[in-house]
Amino acid sequence: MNIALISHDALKKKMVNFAIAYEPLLLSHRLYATGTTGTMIMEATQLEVHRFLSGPLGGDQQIGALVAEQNIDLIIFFRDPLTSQPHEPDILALLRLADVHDIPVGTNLATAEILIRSLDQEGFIKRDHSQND
Ligand SMILES: O=C(CO)COP(=O)(O)O
Repeated sequence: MNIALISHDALKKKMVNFAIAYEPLLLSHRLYATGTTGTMIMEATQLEVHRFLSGPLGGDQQIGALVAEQNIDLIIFFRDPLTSQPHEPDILALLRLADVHDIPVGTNLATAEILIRSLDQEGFIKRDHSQND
């Protein structure tokens, strides 16, 4: 599956710990991330992450484009609910597209854990990437 990993600064440590904890599971998936989040995950794990621009520079929008093309199956996005972001419109646009295309989004650790553990279970919607590989 194609999984997008994104985190705001205050939650990057949480994202790195999440990636470390679920590294064995994440290893068998294709990972995408915004710039800084992806770099920190790659530094802390053996995971290969396709990194886009940093969020404030357009990374959320780049991932949004993948969502629009139905190339993302799951988004783990640890949003900071306590700090306003200069690129808030980009963030909302990404979440809107996820709803448009019915893509599961985990915006906190508790939800992310439920989603990631359900990946291998029957019933998790697998999208057909064959046309885009
Ligand atoms: O700002 C972000 C998501 O909105 C994350 O971007 P970085 O991973 O580059 O910090």
